[in-house]
Amino acid sequence: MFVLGLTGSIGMGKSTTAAMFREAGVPVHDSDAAVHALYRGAAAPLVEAAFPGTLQNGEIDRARLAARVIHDAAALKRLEAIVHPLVRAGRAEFVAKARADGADLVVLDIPLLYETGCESEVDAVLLVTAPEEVQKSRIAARPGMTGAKLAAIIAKQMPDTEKRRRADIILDTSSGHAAVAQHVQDLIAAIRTGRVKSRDHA
Ligand SMILES: CC(C)(COP(=O)(O)OP(=O)(O)OC[C@H]1O[C@@H](n2cnc3c(N)ncnc32)[C@H](O)[C@@H]1O)[C@@H](O)C(=O)NCCC(=O)NCCS
Ligand SMILES: Nc1ncnc2c1ncn2[C@@H]1O[C@H](COP(=O)(O)OP(=O)(O)OP(=O)(O)O)[C@@H](O)[C@H]1O
Repeated sequence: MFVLGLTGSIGMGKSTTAAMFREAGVPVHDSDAAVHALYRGAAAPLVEAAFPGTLQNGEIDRARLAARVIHDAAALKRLEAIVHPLVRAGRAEFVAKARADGADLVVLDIPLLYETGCESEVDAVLLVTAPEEVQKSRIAARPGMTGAKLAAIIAKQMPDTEKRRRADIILDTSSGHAAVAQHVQDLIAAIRTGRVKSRDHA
């Protein structure tokens, strides 16, 4: 089974590209969605213990939590120490299940793939990217997003130029939905016919 990592900085088009793989029948694991689910379940009491007042009506309120961690590096580190191991375990379970089900290809959408050293979990990394102006205008359109919040998130992510240097496959999502969908189809075919090689995991 080929495990394709999908990553890219905020607003570069991970979720949109992941949806295209899903539509093609490829199982996709979404780490951001896994975090959000954990806040409605296993991680809720742990996060409330570390950040009292963030638990509201039985689940972690992400806006309240963001306000506590987004401009406080030490607090974000404490949150990541709670959340990342749980997300990683969930991903491993997802891969094991897909393997047992006989899947030939899965996609792991991991926003912080490089930042958290997850390269060894995947056979190849697909990086979605776009010019900075496109990235910024996409994110500015999101409700609740401010210039300060965006700058704080970008500062915590590895620069796109560095990700480009490391990635196995680069996909520019500013070329539009149809072109990206075609690239996704081509990539799936290339993986299935052995034309994309697994990186050495040394
Ligand atoms: C700070 C939180 C509460 C904000 O929630 P909110 O719903 O507003 O944002 P959302 O989760 O959709 O994330 C928005 C963007 O920021 C990125 N991002 C989230 N956490 C981080 C982080 N620790 N470092 C860098 N980028 C991050 C996401 O990948 C996404 O691109 C939330 O992002 C969070 O719990 N982050 C810590 C867990 C984490 O590291 N998640 C990243 C994927 S495992
Ligand atoms: N191929 C594409 N063509 C045109 N627009 C796109 C394309 N891919 C993404 N977009 C647009 O860019 C925006 C951000 O895309 P998306 O939500 O997929 O990014 P993301 O990388 O998952 O973001 P985040 O890191 O916040 O989760 C969306 O408004 C989406 O419609």
